[in-house]
Amino acid sequence: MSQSIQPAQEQMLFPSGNASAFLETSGLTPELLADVSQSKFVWALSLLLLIGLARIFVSGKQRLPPGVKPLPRLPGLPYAGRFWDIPAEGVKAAWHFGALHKKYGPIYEWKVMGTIHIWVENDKIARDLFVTRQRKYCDRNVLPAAVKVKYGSELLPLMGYGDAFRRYKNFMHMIMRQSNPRGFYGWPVIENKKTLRRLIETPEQWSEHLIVHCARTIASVAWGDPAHGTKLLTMVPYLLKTVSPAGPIINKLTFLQNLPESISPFKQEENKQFDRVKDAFYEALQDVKDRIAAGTAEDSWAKLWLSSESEKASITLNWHEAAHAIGSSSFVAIATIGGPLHCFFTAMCHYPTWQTRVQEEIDRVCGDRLPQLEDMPQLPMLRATVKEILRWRQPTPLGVPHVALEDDVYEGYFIPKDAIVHANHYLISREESLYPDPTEFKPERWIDPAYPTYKEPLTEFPNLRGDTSFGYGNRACPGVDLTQTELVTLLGALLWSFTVKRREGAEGLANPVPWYETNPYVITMSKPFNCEIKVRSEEKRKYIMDGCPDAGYVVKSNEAERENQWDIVRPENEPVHYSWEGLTTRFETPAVMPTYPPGV
Ligand code: HEM
Repeated sequence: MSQSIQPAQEQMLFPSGNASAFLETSGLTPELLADVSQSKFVWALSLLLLIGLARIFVSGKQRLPPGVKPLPRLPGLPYAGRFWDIPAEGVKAAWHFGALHKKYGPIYEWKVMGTIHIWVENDKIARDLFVTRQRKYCDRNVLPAAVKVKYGSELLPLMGYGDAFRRYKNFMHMIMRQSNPRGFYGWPVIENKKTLRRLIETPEQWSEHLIVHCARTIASVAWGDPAHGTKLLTMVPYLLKTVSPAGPIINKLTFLQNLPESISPFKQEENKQFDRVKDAFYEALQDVKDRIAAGTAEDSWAKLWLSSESEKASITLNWHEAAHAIGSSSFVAIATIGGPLHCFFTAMCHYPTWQTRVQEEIDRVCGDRLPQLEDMPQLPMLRATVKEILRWRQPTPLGVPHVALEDDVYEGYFIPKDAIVHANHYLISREESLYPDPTEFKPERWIDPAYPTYKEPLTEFPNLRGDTSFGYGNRACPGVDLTQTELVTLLGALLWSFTVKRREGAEGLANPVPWYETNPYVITMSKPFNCEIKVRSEEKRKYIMDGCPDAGYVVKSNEAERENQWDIVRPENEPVHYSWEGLTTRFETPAVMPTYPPGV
């Protein structure tokens, strides 16, 4: 190869004639020529650098239309911006950007590695941008560790805006509309009973039981069989970490995304994982098809798509798309709903008086049976508990960013196309004017006329519809009704069955209750901890045990029991508490209890 390059170089230096003759007559020595060519290289490199720098500085200076101001911008280096200022961990990022709002106002610009991020502090601005101007702010961003999520992976929550997105989203609304009035085919209530039984049998594994509950429930709703939940559980830790700054290092060192696939471990892993996602979703859909043919398919979203001709006709999804639309709307129902379920345990230990009050309401309305969906109009305190849990500990403290599809001017400030706009849900859920005493868990704020959030009639309000935790505009969460159904029925069942208490005395000292400790990912979950879960009476114990012979365990105890690639096997080093690869790492007693920024 070097032989073929050599003559070409010689030709360039000595365009014609004999080289040595030319050297002799010109007086140029080979050393001098080497110097010249080296300095040429240095000059070319310097020129490139200069052009690059000039572009950075020029692009840094936006040419704004007359009368339009740039947004307040955090100081940083040209292009690289504030690359050193990327906070890693879940809710801590919300505090970090919240502190900066105090200095830079309710909307400011934060540039890092050439990308403009815009941070929004309050509900009004979030609504003005994401709802009133939703068509301008409905794209998603590329994520370095998962470049496919925007285009090509078919995962609805992070899909770029366009025709495919609209069809997926319409499909999602259609299956929700059809299944919500039927209580999601009764699956959440069936799973509640199994979860109660697991909690009686092995209460110390409560956190694990909650995650299993979420997976079994959504797998049943999606494919009519809780067994498919293990597919979701196999994938969720990877997917959640991949889309979080606290995940793979490439999410912070974003320039690594320029590595070609042949040498990029991130791209190779991504391909492997997304092939697995596809296998899981295809397999589950095929299973429903086979069961329909055999006449044994239970009701589910997949069955609806495979057999319904009515609404489906207007939403044309092929097999691949339907498999991913159903699947990608299912894996998001695990950590999101798992978050409030974990928070329930934290809240009940910190606020035992409220637990007693809401139990009195449930006992009065339901007596000796579990609460049903039909009871909900008579259970405003239970609904207030659910609503306040979501406000108090936002499952997605920084929401999901919206990307500007075109240049915009808001209140005289310029927002450029491609800016990534973040609504800080954590701060929005703590706006003092709407939520007095915002750091306190106060479900009464939803049912007492003295509070600004009170709304009548109490048979209907509070509920989760329109709750800001679910985001804004045409990218808002389509899973609100399912979340409402799952949370009110399961928390109702838990409160009817058990009293959750912090440990007391010396045991209490050894097992403190976390306050705002969560996992570090974009969907946060209160850290699990050791507490007492006591069944409220022997009658209730009997009711639960007799009413549900199968507790629905899914985690296998060792590799020898594994039957397929989706089976979940308990890791040897986590014999009691399984943390799902760090999603639910336990709250370990710290040497000193942590302190929090003001207002937390
Ligand atoms: C506590 C429960 C949940 C919370 C707090 C939550 C929150 C969110 C948020 C903040 C967004 C982004 C909204 C935006 O961009 O403005 C979102 C999107 C989404 N959620 Fe949820 N979610 C929850 C449960 C669910 C469930 C149960 C499902 C499905 C069964 C679901 C499916 C989706 C989907 C498909 C999207 C993407 C929508 C789009 O990009 O257009 N979510 N969710």
